Amino acid sequence: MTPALHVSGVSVAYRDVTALIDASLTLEPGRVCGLVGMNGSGKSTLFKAIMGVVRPDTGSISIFGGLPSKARKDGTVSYVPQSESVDWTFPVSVREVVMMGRYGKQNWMRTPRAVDREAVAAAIERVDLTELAGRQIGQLSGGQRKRAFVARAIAQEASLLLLDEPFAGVDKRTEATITRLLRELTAAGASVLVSTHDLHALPDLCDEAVLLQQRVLMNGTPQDVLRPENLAMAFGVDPLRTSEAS
Ligand SMILES: Nc1ncnc2c1ncn2[C@@H]1O[C@H](COP(=O)(O)OP(=O)(O)OP(=O)(O)O)[C@@H](O)[C@H]1O
Repeated sequence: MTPALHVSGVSVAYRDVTALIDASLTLEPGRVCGLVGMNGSGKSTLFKAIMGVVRPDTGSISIFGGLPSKARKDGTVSYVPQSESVDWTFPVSVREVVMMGRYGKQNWMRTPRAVDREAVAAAIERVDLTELAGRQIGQLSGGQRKRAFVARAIAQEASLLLLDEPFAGVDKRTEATITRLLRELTAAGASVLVSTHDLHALPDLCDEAVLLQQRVLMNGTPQDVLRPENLAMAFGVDPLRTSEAS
């Protein structure tokens, strides 16, 4: 089977900062993979390398066996960036943000067709934002903004979803909604790479997980990754114990 995503030996440096060293991972179709690591361990850099925002110094990346640039252009891959990297003053409504997910399916004039409008309305409904669809994106709460971007990925009908910390700053209900939606999308065949700091949620969220610290330290089941010795390898301490103790 052709993997949804294949990252092979990718290294990225920003001038004098080394962000990724020889990182490799393979994601099979229909799977959710959790990306876990400390602040600055290279998670966002990996997403950016896959999305062509940063150029790897070494290595290669393929999406369903093809070039990432093609997958980006035809909408095969969808990216939900970290909130901090989005310009929330941009004068677009929730509906328009979600419609952006349809660009790859439209003609060069980007004229929405009935099928696009229906897909957008259905995606907004699935994340429970119908009443806020006409609101400027910056006038939403943090959790609502995340849901709007997940709706964009749903409207796009992407086969590979990349989500950079979709649970940061969201309440338990939104977290459960996003987790359920990701599960529904993978049950329908999509593949998901999702970074998170919420280690407790890993077993419910994903089928496999990757521990990153510039390098891929390990790639296994969520239970493997959550073993104290493996967490200590990535975090220096066992963060589950630390948070339980506090
Ligand atoms: N544009 C940039 N210029 C220089 N260094 C950068 C840049 N972006 C990231 N870095 C550095 O690269 C390393 C990896 O950063 P990255 O954002 O990929 O980490 P992360 O795992 O996503 O962190 P977090 O959990 O805090 O979001 C860090 O040392 C960071 O300071």
